[in-house]
Parts: sequence; structure tokens; C-alpha cells
Amino acid sequence: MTHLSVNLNKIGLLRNSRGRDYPNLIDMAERTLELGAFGITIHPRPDQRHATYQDAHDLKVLLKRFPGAELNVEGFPDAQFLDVVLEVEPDQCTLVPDDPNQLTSDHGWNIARDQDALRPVIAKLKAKGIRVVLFMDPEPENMALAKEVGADRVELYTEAYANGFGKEGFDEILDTYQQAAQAALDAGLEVNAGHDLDLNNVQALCGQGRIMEVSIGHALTVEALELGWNNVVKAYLEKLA
Ligand SMILES: CC(=O)[C@@H](O)[C@H](O)COP(=O)(O)O
Ligand SMILES: NCC(=O)COP(=O)(O)O
Repeated sequence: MTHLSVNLNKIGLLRNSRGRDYPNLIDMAERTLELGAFGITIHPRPDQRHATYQDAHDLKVLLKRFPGAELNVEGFPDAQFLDVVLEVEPDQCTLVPDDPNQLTSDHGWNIARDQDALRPVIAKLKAKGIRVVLFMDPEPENMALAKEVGADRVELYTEAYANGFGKEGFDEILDTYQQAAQAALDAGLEVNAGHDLDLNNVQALCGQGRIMEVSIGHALTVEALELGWNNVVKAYLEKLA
């Protein structure tokens, strides 16, 4: 079985678009955990247009009511992000090489280049008992170095996988991801995966048993809209009849 950590960034984005607390991110997290999801992920960016740093604090309080459930905080390890993570002490911190103004995450770490910056950051997080994950492209040859710099896990960046799903050449893409996951396991790492995973494509990736956790947000939010839309429109029509 693969754990599901639900990314609530898009709930934060919707909330922030109106300047009031609706939808309430903590309520959505609570519902998600009550339904049996393994965890909650947020990815606060420097402009806090999605989840905010305060959300990380509030989620930590909520998660205390759900023993065994995990909080995963993702982001680029700038000073502000690290201060928040070291204070909140989530179960897991996923380090992502985002630029400050990036629309969304679009690449994994170049560890050979960034290892001197990563090592002390990883050591600091681990000293607080936080599991550290590095966001990685599916490159089997880089997994040993991810282990060597101190990561506990890698998260495979699955945009290419999701993009190729169901298209010609997909078998080769899937094979690349499985090889990267196996290389990580062989190096002594655990393996997460995420980005653009959805109800259609998630099983083929996780079915071979190498992926410990997926974090899913964007598609899950859109799918919730799609699956709920008809009922809600009908409910309004009934109110107005
Ligand atoms: C690291 C990663 O792939 C996700 O955190 C992704 O960036 C989701 O965030 P957004 O939906 O806010 O782009
Ligand atoms: N780590 C990936 C994540 O949290 C969610 O990515 P997406 O489903 O919003 O693309």
C-alpha cells in the first residue's frame, strides 16, 4: 500500500483569493484525515499565495489529534522556510529547488552542484527529528548521492510521468521511474512521488510496490470539483425553484 498525503495548496489558493477564511484549510485537513488519508502536505512559497507559514503552525496543532498521521512541509530551504520548519517540526520536510517566483515546481535537485548547501540544511532538520526528503528527477544515477548528503527519502518529480501517461512511449517512461525508485531503494532511501498525479495515473506508478507515499493536490482538487459539481448545481436549482 502507498500512503496518500493530500496537498492542500489549492485550498489555500482559493481561500487567499477572497481575503477571508473560506474555504478553511484546517477544516479541509480535518475532513481529509477523518476520511483516512495518511497525511497532509503543504508547500508554502515565499509569497504565501498558496499555503501560508501560519498554516504550517495550525496544521501541526490539528495533527496532534490524529496519532500516526503525518504533516509534510515542502519548499525551498531559504531562511524563512527553515525557521518555520524548525519551529513547527513537521514529521517530514521535502526540500524542493524552487525559485522564489516559480509558478509551480518543475525540476529536481542537482545534488552534485548543490550538495554543499544541502548537507548542513539536512543535518539541521534531522537533528530536530524531521524526516528529510529531496525532490528529484527520475535519474537512477543520482540516488546514491542523495543518500550520501543525508536524505532519508527522495520524492520523484512525476510531471513527465503524468504527461506521458497513456501516450506512445509511456512504458519506457514508467520503466525510468521504476528504475529510479529501485536505485533509491538500493541506496538505502525510501521513495515518495508527486506532481500531477491523478485518479487515472496513480495506480500504474505505485502498483509495483516501490513508492511509499504520494502527495497529490492539484488534480485531487480539480477532481473533487468535477465529482461534486453536478450535485451542487442541482442543489442550487432546487433552492431557487
Ligand atoms: C513539489 C511539488 O511538486 C508540489 O509541491 C507542487 O509544487 C504543488 O504545488 P502547487 O500546486 O502549489 O504548484
Ligand atoms: N509533492 C507533490 C505535491 O505535493 C502535489 O503536487 P500536485 O498534485 O499539486 O501536482
